[in-house]
Amino acid sequence: MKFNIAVLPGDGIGPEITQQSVKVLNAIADRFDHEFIFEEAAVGAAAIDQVGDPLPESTLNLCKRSHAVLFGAIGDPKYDNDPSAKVRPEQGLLRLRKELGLFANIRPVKAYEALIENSPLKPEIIQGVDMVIYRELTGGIYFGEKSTSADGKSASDLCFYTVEEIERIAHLAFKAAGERRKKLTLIDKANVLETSRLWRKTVKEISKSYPEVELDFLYVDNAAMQMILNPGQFDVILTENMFGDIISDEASVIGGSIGLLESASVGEKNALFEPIHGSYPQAAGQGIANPLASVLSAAMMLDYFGLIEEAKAVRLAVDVSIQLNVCTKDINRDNHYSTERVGDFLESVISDTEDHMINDENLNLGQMTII
Ligand SMILES: NC(=O)c1ccc[n+]([C@@H]2O[C@H](COP(=O)([O-])OP(=O)(O)OC[C@H]3O[C@@H](n4cnc5c(N)ncnc54)[C@H](O)[C@@H]3O)[C@@H](O)[C@H]2O)c1
Ligand SMILES: CC(C)[C@H](C(=O)O)[C@@H](O)C(=O)O
Ligand SMILES: [Mg+2]
Repeated sequence: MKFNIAVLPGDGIGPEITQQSVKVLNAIADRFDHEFIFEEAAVGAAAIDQVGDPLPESTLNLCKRSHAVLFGAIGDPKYDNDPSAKVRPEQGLLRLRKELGLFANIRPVKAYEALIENSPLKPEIIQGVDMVIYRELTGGIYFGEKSTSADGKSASDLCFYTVEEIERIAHLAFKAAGERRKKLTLIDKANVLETSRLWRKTVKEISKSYPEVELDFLYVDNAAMQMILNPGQFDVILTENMFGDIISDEASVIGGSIGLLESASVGEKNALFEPIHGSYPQAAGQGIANPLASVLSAAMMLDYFGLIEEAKAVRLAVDVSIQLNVCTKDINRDNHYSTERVGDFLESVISDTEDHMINDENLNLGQMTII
């Protein structure tokens, strides 16, 4: 089959990790006889440097006419350290999500058996953890009205949600829960926030259509604690934009590195696949960034295309690299491999039929339900 993929490498480690995913996707295309046509475009600080806009029209148009977008990361310290900057790399990503209507960001989190000792959390706490976070991505405080007073002494960000915005992602999360362990936890702050009360009311109503799914609620402050105390209790988490951003970075500690956490951002017409981490500017160009979050995001893209066997082949290669410790230094502290060597290894596993002596029992090749 033939697919057009827009590649937006972005800033910092974005280009080097994305390059490994393209390598892996090319290996998949060769092995399974597909045609993936990659077209690259600038976004973030790189695009500001080139044309003064973090999301140039040409980049947006490319994304709109492609079957999917492979996104690296954006962000640069020169903007992070300048609160008064009017144009910022992050605006490129936020506008892209909004323009493409990517209302649901799906972030799976699991503890890899072979990495169980890597997490700062105790093995008995993280063993078997397997959850997926459904983060609302185009609403809430990120997109509400913003203002700063003329004297610069006060500022405001409005948190705004409509029932429709809550319903459409809630349906996706309930459906996913129905295909998993049938438990959905809504994380909110309904003891304080009106928007959270609207989430609770709406989600309770929707739950009547999914009687097989057990619904529970957690306040976000308690949820942050439960994520560390007892993450095994979570199956599907549903939450609003900002809580989802924060909770998922916290959850990445379970897997041992944020460099392992993939995501899919989906809407009615478009889909974008991105690691949950940022541009990790300290590591840019050093070959130490973990490419697996990006590669696993590419596997989610293959699931989205309906290429289930192909997605499994990518996940198998990732599992092999983890089991054999062909990993970057965030998870292999003694004898680490460079970003590029990990990509080369994945490519060789996919292209090869060679037996890599892995323990099949530990492989988790489950298909991700994207939409
Ligand atoms: N989706 C995105 O593009 C995205 C997401 C988060 C942050 N950002 C931007 O990235 C910049 C840096 O932000 P930050 O430092 O808060 O977050 P970050 O995710 O870039 O890095 C935080 C830490 O996570 C670890 N890390 C991140 N990616 C890794 C990888 N692939 N391999 C190994 N370790 C990895 C590193 O220890 C790093 O110090 C900022 O400009 C921020 O706005 C962008
Ligand atoms: C860079 C930033 C706008 C972004 C977000 O907050 O959504 C990032 O943290 C993420 O998780 O993708
Ligand atoms: Mg984030």
